Amino acid sequence: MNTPSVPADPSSPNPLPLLLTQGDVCGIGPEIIMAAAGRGELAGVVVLGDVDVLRRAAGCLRSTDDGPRQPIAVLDDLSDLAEVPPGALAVLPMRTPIAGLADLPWGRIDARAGQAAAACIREAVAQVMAGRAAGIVTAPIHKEALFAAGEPYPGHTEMLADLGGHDGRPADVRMMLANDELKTVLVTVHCALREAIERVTTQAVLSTLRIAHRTAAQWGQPAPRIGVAGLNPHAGEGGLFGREEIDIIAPAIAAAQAEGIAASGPHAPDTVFMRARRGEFDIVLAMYHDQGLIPVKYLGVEQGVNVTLGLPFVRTSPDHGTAFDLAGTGRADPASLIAAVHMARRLLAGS
Ligand SMILES: NC(=O)c1ccc[n+]([C@@H]2O[C@H](COP(=O)([O-])OP(=O)(O)OC[C@H]3O[C@@H](n4cnc5c(N)ncnc54)[C@H](O)[C@@H]3O)[C@@H](O)[C@H]2O)c1
Ligand SMILES: N[C@H](C(=O)O)[C@H](O)COP(=O)(O)O
Repeated sequence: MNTPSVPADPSSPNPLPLLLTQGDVCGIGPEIIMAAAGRGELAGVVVLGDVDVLRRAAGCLRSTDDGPRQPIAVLDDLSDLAEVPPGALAVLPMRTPIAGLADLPWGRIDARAGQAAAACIREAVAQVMAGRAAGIVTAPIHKEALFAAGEPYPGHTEMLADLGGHDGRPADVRMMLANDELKTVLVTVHCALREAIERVTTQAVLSTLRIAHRTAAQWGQPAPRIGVAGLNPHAGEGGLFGREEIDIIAPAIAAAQAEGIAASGPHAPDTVFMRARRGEFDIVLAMYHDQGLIPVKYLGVEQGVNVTLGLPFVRTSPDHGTAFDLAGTGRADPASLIAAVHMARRLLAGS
């Protein structure tokens, strides 16, 4: 280690650090990390990234409330965290540095940014799978930059499923978006809407119900009431607007109920989220990305957290993306990243 930083979070029951990947260096990831650190939210967290990128990001904040420059402690190894003094941000640099990252223009798709983002994710998974870290929080990546870097994954979720799998098979994971009022778990994630409809099968709905039911104990809901959305308007209106509810979704719900899962539906998608928000369901199962994510994000990008369910480790993320329109301005809100760190700690504590 060659500068001062933070000891493991003393309020955390888990002595291992949380790892925070820096995300796409052309986006807001680095500056919301520095803003969160400036608010004292990253004790016990080690950022995996590029020190010059983080210093550049700190520079963006000078004219904001998060402005006072955060000391950065550069670690040689995660075990150095114990020596880090309070108030500084611990950073584990990328094993293979990529030249010029801190000179890339803000707000642009760049293959080097995608390559760096992927390298940090891989390193984070390697550390957590080796038992050297408690869990992973990821700052936003740009999917086109990831693609430009030659990565075959449409997002973190699929990449983490692959890296966290075993016997050559990816882990069976699902995306959950959560805030204090709503939790939504998706049957299908990053694919075209036409393809998502094809992917809504009885097996996919049933597996999603099982994963949501099994993992909910981690956030203190051991027998969650799961409201299942239909696919079609008014959940098909008795077959008038499509038969997927009758032929595909209802049999999955019946099978889940037979296993003791408190699933109900299929419910009309346009009202199921309102009903959940009023307290009728703990989780809404949504059939495709926008059906499930729009209601959560509409309640405010600052409070949503993305959680990957079904991995052999904890992974959370802010619910927003790289916000290229804001990158480098210092005006991006770090609240969702901070919520993601809090959620990871809560999941690790098992409540
Ligand atoms: N966690 C992730 O890695 C993640 C999540 C969502 C989207 N993405 C990716 O990010 C890229 C850009 O996506 P997009 O433009 O659709 O969504 P976005 O979330 O980046 O931006 C949408 C809008 O929200 C605003 N916004 C986002 N975060 C904000 C913050 N912290 N504070 C204030 N305003 C904020 C932006 O300025 C923009 O107006 C895409 O490649 C997308 O796939 C990544
Ligand atoms: N679907 C997510 C969202 O819109 O919030 C986002 O694409 C992030 O996905 P990953 O966590 O898989 O990168």
